[in-house]
Amino acid sequence: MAERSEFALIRHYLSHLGANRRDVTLGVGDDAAVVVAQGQSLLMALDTLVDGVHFPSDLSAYWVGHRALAVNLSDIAAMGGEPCWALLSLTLPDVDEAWVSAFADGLGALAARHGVAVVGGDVTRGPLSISVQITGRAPATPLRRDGARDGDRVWVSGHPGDAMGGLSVWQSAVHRHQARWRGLRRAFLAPQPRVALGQALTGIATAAIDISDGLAADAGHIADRSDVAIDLSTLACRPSSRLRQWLGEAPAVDAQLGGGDDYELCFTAPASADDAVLSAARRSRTPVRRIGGVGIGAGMTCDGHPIADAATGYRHFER
Ligand SMILES: Nc1ncnc2c1ncn2[C@@H]1O[C@H](COP(=O)(O)OP(=O)(O)O)[C@@H](O)[C@H]1O
Ligand SMILES: Cc1ncc(C[n+]2csc(CCOP(=O)(O)OP(=O)(O)O)c2C)c(N)n1
Ligand SMILES: [Mg+2]
Repeated sequence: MAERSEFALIRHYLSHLGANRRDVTLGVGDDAAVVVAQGQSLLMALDTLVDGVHFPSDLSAYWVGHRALAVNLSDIAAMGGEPCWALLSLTLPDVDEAWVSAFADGLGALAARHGVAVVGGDVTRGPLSISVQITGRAPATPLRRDGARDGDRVWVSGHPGDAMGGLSVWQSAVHRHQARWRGLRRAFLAPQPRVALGQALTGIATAAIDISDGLAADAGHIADRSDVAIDLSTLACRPSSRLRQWLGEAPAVDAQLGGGDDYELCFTAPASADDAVLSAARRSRTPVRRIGGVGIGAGMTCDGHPIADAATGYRHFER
């Protein structure tokens, strides 16, 4: 295994475990698996949060709870599905009732808003970490990472990079509570999974992914899985003005391409579907922008150049 990354571990050791079942429509490699149970297509995904890795240790328990479910809802959103049932595994260093109560409020409020029932889980003692497994209903044609085609346009929702900016606002004792940076702070604290947009894009988008590791890295997964090249345009995807004010012009571009934690959707659609995409965005009340194009070839570029090292995205084992 030449490359030392979570992706290499998954590819080499974890992607073909267990039985080969005919009712698995889509296994490892997308935002969620698609399985068929009694004629119904279901989506399954799981993501974990580790204290100090996925959230700062002083983040309030309410927002940790919100985040634990939001990152999973985002995977269902990226498949165009309807989230329904969740399992929650909670590993805690100690019994801290106030913490668990606030955590439950944050997770419960987001679950209620999205019509999700938490139907079970597990509680153990150890370093603070949270896993949520989510199951949802799949649309007739789930959005996958492997459907982008030469000539498609690349789109993104929201303002990638703002969440990374918000994390650095949170980590700055001087700026954390300043009203001026409230919008950035919220972009990190309170990610809003784009479930309605994902659903509205089914039958329109050719591929989709949610942005957890960084826009360029995650668009790169669409390129790899679809066997195409993707070029992003810096003119089309200028970072938000609040991010440019907080970080400065060039670091804001790096954060936008490589920051991560956005939980926005990056998706592709043919040029003939521009109006349909804009109408899906309006119906789901979600801002979207065209940020690039799909071509023949492989890999990611930005304005025709390789993506800068500073913007290649989050890797668990390479820092
Ligand atoms: N331990 C594992 N065993 C089997 N499959 C895994 C494991 N970890 C990740 N995967 C799968 O590998 C793919 C990539 O994972 P990841 O980068 O975590 O995706 P995501 O950003 O959608 O959470 C997903 O399809 C995921 O289900
Ligand atoms: C304290 C802290 N430091 C750094 C980050 C940035 N960060 C941590 S993990 C991550 C990537 C997303 O996590 P991952 O486990 O790769 O999620 P997945 O791709 O499986 O959805 C990012 C951007 C953070 N959220 N919190
Ligand atoms: Mg994951």
